[in-house]
Amino acid sequence: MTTTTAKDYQAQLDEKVDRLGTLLTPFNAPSLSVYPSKPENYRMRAEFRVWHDGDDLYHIMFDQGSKEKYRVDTFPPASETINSAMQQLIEYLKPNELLRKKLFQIDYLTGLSGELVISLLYHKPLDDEWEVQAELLRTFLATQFTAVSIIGRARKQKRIVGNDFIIERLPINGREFEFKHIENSFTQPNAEVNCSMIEWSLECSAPLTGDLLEMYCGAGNFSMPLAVHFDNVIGTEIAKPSVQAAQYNIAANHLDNVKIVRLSAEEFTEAMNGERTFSRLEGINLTEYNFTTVLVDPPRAGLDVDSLKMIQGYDNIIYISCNPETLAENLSLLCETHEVANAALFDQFPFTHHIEAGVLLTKK
Ligand SMILES: C[S@@+](CC[C@H](N)C(=O)[O-])C[C@H]1O[C@@H](n2cnc3c(N)ncnc32)[C@H](O)[C@@H]1O
Repeated sequence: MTTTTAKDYQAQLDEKVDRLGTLLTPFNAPSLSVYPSKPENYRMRAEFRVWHDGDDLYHIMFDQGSKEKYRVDTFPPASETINSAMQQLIEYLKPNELLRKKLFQIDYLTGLSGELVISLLYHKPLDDEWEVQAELLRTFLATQFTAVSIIGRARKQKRIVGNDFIIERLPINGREFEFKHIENSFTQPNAEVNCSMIEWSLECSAPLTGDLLEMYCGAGNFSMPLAVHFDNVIGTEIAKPSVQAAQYNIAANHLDNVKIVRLSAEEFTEAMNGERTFSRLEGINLTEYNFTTVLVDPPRAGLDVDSLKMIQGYDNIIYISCNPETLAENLSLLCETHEVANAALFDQFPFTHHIEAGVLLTKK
């Protein structure tokens, strides 16, 4: 890292610490624990449009202010694997008429494990000949990358050459956890900062006992590691592919005290309040659990009022947020019954306006 980059990185982090600190001041939050990122090569996924210019072909992005396109040959925020794959792929595609024709987007998904999925998006139907060429591309890339897969997407079509997922391996407090990350599903973009978030949640939950209830659990990013601190973990999530990946992750990590159910947060709240029953909860009697702690990691909109009221019933709330504004709104209600015992800033998105935050709330 150059000195300028290090200084720029620290300046943008300081601004975020000030901004989050100000938002949390009305809630008497203790001083923030801050988890920085690497300033470069931290993103495990990246998406680019493709520009065709005669025989030339390259990745492009759009300037958020001017909306003007600009050429991208390397993308410093993305992992080294993605940067290397970007170059190899473009050189391979340039002379390959079949693979490059009507190609308009390329998505990359990788992980600390080094596994790689490249999705090629087309404005044309994909036939068997495309698949033969994609298999050759995969063979070429396999000489340089670990476990490469190619996915072709077109209108109402998805052709998979290899897998539509990577297996990620995250070192959490010295233990390696395995996670299936499915192409086009939510996964935390910054793997190393994600490990910090999980370790911070583990630190918060170390003194806690009983069972953990989790909403917006994705593929079990928090559920699997946190299972060591609780008797049982019940996680809920709306997206079917994430729930399926979570079932794989439970088995892969040999956990027998975690269950993940496909329910929206709103449905789960109705189930917890005894207002509705769901066949998807068959075999799980929610009243038999000793839930002491709730972990929520909602999308940018935060939690709905009914879910907020429901989670106020529990002693401890671990709230992970990708939008400090909605976090602050939700805290206005939660702090009627709870106080902020711990607060953290995770720099998931360096050099952007975005802040990822965590708060531990305990009942007053
Ligand atoms: C910020 S992500 C967090 C996922 C997971 N905790 C992780 O760390 O990978 C939010 C998750 O909430 C899910 N989601 C969005 N709206 C939902 C809703 N109404 N009910 C339940 N889950 C929802 C998304 O599919 C996504 O997996």
